[in-house]
Amino acid sequence: MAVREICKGVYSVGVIDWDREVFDNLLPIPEGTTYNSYLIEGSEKTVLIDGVDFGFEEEFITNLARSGVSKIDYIVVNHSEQDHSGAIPVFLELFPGAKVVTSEKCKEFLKIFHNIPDFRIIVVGDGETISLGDKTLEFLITPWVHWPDTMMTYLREDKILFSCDFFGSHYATGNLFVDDDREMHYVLAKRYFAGIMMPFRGKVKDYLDRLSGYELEIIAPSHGPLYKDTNYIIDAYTEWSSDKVRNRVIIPYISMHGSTEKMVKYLTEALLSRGIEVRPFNLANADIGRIAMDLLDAATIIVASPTVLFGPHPKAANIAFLANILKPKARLVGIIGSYGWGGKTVNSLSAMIGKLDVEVLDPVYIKGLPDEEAYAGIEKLADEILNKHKEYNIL
Ligand SMILES: Cc1cc2nc3c(=O)[nH]c(=O)nc-3n(C[C@H](O)[C@H](O)[C@H](O)COP(=O)(O)O)c2cc1C
Repeated sequence: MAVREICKGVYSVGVIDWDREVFDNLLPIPEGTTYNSYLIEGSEKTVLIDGVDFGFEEEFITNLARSGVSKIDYIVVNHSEQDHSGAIPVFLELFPGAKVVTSEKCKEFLKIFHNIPDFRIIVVGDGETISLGDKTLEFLITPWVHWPDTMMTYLREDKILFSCDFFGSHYATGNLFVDDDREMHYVLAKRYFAGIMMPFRGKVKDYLDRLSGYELEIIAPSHGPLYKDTNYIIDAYTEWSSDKVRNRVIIPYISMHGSTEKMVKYLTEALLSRGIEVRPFNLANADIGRIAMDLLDAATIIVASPTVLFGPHPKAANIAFLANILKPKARLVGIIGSYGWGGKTVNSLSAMIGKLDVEVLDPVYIKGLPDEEAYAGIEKLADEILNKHKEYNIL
């Protein structure tokens, strides 16, 4: 990525990872990502905000060389995760006078991940500031979005918030700012929120409240493009972190020989005919990131699985486990599927989603191919979902 000026004395010096397809070996990122790093030149001190991932050291250092900077006093580390801190050891070697500025918790992690010695680290507390001469950095300690170490940095004079992963998106784009690609960006930012921030919705709300006390002209996250229209992403985060659910059912399903699939197809039709949005996801080849995104605001989740070796199909177990840790705001959960001779699929799946604060519907779990009685059971299930959605006032 070229060095680009954001405003006077503030530059983008990070890198674009056009080819990355999966993050954390867990969530697909269909549009790549960026690792954003920012250079701020004050009248007395020069600072770098965050670094880039392992493997991008050369591009990163080249950017710094191109920027013409000869001395960097501090590198602010908002979050120690390796996609931001991977290149920091190389940076510290090349800039021996630079000190890391970070939170107490982040310092702990920088030591265990990179063995950075104490004398290179300055710990800052919540609300503390550092003067760069004509510019001032204020630190906001904001843990748990999404690690215990996360913080944000506010550049007072230019009203720029370096929010790190908060407000991020996995979107490899040459545009420095979100531009006329907002529709595309919105989906990617929502996907990012669902996969990274959804389990911490309470903290997200707290920090949105806190940020409402700051004038924000630019938000500069650590992934994806920056925001000049800061309300756009703040409004989106406000909605995504709210308790509001949509009149929508998502049905992650898997079927080996077609019985469960027939039930899913029937349920899909039954719900559509009742005016309920439905999105079945065939787990054989489903994009887990896309499912996470839909989990964000669906009122109801129906997991559909046959019995395999006395329990749920592993692909269904995987999605139940994922939903349990991502903690979506769904209010209603159901289980449907087919078995041959016996097992504990319903019990096992129910236990896997035990952390979710939901009402659990009666399962429709049948032997073999669905028959008239099974379809009647699905009609009843669709009615129950309809009634609940009416109760929730979302129809
Ligand atoms: C590898 C395998 C293991 C199975 N294990 C069990 C089992 O432990 N208990 C059971 O009731 N049925 C078991 N079955 C039978 C299926 O659950 C049954 O055929 C079901 O109707 C399949 O649903 P589907 O057509 O949606 O795949 C197994 C089937 C397969 C292929």
